[in-house]
Amino acid sequence: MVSALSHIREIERVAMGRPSNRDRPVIQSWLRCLNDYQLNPARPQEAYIVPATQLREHREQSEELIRIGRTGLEGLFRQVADQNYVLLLSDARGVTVEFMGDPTFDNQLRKAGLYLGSEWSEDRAGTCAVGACIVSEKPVIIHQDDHFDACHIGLTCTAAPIFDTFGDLSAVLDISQLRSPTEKASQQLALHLVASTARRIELANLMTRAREDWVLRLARLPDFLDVDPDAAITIDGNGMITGMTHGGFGAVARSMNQNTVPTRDFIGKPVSDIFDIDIDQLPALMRGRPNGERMVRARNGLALFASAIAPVSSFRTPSTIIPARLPAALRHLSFGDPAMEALQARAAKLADRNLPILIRGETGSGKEYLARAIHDSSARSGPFVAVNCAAIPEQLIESELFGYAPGAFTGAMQKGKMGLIEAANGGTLFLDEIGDMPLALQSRLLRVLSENEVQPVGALRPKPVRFRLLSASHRDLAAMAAEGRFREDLLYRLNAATLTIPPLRQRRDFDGLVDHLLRRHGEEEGETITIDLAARRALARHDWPGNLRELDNTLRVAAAMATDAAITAECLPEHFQAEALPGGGQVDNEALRRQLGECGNNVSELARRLGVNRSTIHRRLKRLH
Ligand SMILES: Nc1ncnc2c1ncn2[C@@H]1O[C@H](COP(=O)(O)OP(=O)(O)OP(=O)(O)O)[C@@H](O)[C@H]1O
Repeated sequence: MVSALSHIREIERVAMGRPSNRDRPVIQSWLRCLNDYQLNPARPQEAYIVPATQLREHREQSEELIRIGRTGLEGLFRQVADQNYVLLLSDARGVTVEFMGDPTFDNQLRKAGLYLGSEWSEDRAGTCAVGACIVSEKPVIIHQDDHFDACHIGLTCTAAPIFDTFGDLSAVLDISQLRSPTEKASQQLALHLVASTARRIELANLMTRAREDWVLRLARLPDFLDVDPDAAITIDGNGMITGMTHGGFGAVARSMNQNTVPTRDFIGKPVSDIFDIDIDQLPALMRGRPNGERMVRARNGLALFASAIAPVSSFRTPSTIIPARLPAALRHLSFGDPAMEALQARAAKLADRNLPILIRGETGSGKEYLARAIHDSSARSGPFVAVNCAAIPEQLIESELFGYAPGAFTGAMQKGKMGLIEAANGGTLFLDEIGDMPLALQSRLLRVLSENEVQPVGALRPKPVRFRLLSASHRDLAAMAAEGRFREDLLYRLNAATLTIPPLRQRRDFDGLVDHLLRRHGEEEGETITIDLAARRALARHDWPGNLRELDNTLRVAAAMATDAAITAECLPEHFQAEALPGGGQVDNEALRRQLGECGNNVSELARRLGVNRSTIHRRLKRLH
């Protein structure tokens, strides 16, 4: 790495107009730092973290995008976490509103500004990937001493812009490393990953906002048209353009022989002004026809492969049911179930308090999902750390939770290890299945809660910690306490408030949940998944012992089995077919015979009516005879 002094000298040479080998975007940004923002390279400044109240405002404004983009962000982070990258999502003002990183390096990351709340606008931080991306609105790599400020010359950062459906910059996605031993060119793959994730988030955002409109996806090659199109445009029932992805504006600009990307000008224009189609021709561009046959031609002759998705008008938007006052993270937990709505309202009131909450509910009912939503709705800048006490072997829970000092025991890491309690400092610790925590550790946890200090195994001194505790259990902790298997005093500490999630079979918003989960899968896959009435009926008849997790998995499998993303009863697992027969799994001979007669002995018709596979009917009939 170059010294700070030689770095400053290089910037001074550039300021005097001397030639430089740096990339053009870097030189342009350095000149902006010197001339426009009057930054002094000889006065380095550490990264700036905005105060918690300000961070909360920034996060609230980005909440919707974070929710829509979460799957994409987590997918990207999973791909790069092994190489010690962290992921930052900043808003259009450069404030980091979402962060993913390895908590082991928390202190270093926070100091380097790779953290929630850090501000990376160019006028404050000097040349940096987020700042340069905000100004240029283009993907960019700022590698080591490309940074203007000598404080940041160890970092390597790669960022891509995310635009809203009107073409305005709404966020910047960045992945960064504290140190990179390699050349700048090695970050090209990072650039590709970040840019394609940004494109997918834009598409998911467009699809979410365009529930009443047609979506037209466009690509120069047919191969990725349905999963990763170059461009997407939304069109209302009158054939007017209502929104586009950034690629959409590019495609429209090219088809009008323009170089710059005009944005809002195109909103409200008839699609037929730009392409040789109008609203009536969109159904012919839906999936189910060979890709080669689905093309549109721009008015300048440019041909593009096209795929249209019909409006999903039957979907009930949550905001019509749940008051908009709820923080966005809590708004999408239910879709018209009175018990859940009451729970959401209580959770919203509790979100910002420092009270511990015990979340109760059957397995898979959404306890962790709720805990994360509470964390996301709070002003906490620290991370959300979830620990499943039942999943960690008993002998490891102590060191995982409390961490250990260097050389604490044989086999321990030399440097020691930060525990998960400390990792949650400033944020939320979610202890799932807390009923599985051994009694001895319950006592230690109690001490942490009363003294706000954690003592790693083998450490001489405790460390101060502040976190919000959320916990969950599907067990009856009060009964366990009565039997002496759970500390009563800890139980009092945990449940200043209790939130109980109803099991899925008792919820009255089953259809809304199905739509919501399908929409989520659709956004991940970049398509609209539909489900017919017979399949819905078959699902509604099931008891769902595995609750939302079981429903979510069932829908994922059904979507994978579906042709053209349209789920029918045949796409559901076998046991749903049996349950769908009259009398449940029991063959009610008379009912089956009667219904077959009503269908004119047509097995296909009966199968359709009952929402089961034809083979299921044949099997039952065979037994009957
Ligand atoms: N309100 C919701 N909307 C959409 N998906 C949800 C919701 N609640 C839960 N899920 C999904 O259901 C699955 C199970 O949720 P979660 O892990 O939160 O359940 P849990 O009660 O904590 O489970 P366990 O008892 O096994 O720890 C996850 O895939 C989650 O994404």
